Amino acid sequence: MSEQLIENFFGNQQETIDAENYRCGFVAIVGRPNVGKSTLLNHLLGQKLSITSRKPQTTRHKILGIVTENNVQAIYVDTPGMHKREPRAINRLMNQAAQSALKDVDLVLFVVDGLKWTPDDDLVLEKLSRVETPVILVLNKVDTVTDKESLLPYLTTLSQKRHFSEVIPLSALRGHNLTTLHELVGRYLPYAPPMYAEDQITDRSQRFLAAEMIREKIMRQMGDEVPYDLTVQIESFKVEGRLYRIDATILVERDGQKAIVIGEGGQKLKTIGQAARLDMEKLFDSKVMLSLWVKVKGGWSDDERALKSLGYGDI
Ligand SMILES: Nc1nc2c(ncn2[C@@H]2O[C@H](COP(=O)(O)OP(=O)(O)OP(=O)(O)O)[C@@H](O)[C@H]2O)c(=O)[nH]1
Repeated sequence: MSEQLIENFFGNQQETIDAENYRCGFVAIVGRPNVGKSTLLNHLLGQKLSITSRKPQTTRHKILGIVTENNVQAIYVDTPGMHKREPRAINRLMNQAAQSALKDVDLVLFVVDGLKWTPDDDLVLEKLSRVETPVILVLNKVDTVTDKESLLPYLTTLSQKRHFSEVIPLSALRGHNLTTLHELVGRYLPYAPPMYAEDQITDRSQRFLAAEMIREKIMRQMGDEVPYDLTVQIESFKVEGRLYRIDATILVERDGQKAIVIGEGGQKLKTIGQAARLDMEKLFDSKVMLSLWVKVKGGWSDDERALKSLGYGDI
């Protein structure tokens, strides 16, 4: 009886995982802020995982997004946008995180924004000059390029800047050419069995994802005066069957910012909470009860110790 069970177990495994033909590896997604790295990751995953907004430097952590399809498991590392100015500790940590993501990967996707080349793109290119890993140039946001004739000469100019293993124009937002990209990625990954379960999409905790979703909603709701100066801390995260009870605190630098985040009669905070809750319910496939508070904690974004206590130490 148990012999049969063992046989069944291994028999089934062999059917689902063809280890000899399997490819699995790490892919870093790099590029200056706002080129669409997080959007690309989300659309490759077919799920909202990495937060996006129109404001640059939305991403502060590297996130693993795992895409498993057709005997290929691509483990994507989304990196904070690299940028030249490092006025505060958080900017230094973000740049360090982006650079460390380039080590120990099998492939790098260098994402650029349409025909818009800036000095920050040169900075990324400079960092890539020390990388021996194959690099695919991803020209994102092609949907915004009105003069299609200029695309090919532009790609030729970019290809002269360094050797790219492949060059692919796509639109992350519209989902154009993403299947081709996934196929190309597969060709550069080593033959190896999958590292994660085939239905796993990230190694990040639900707690972390919940905090990121709240932060995204604040960034979308707020004017320029607040976003870079705040962070979200999850105080309590309880799962009771299909019900999640989440308490979170939004930390801001100044009293004035607290008033802005809360809004008149608490209206702004309510909108933020509602939008974040709906996203969480989708991602966790459960009902979510979310309580939000706003607290003033001056100086956190320039204080390395405070940053570490808020979870930025391991980026
Ligand atoms: N038109 C168009 N917009 C896009 C495309 N991809 C991303 N965007 C938009 O570009 C903006 C920035 O996208 P993000 O994905 O947050 O960019 P990011 O590179 O991750 O930014 P950081 O977190 O700052 O590094 C958002 O408003 C996206 O909707 C695209 O293919 N076409």
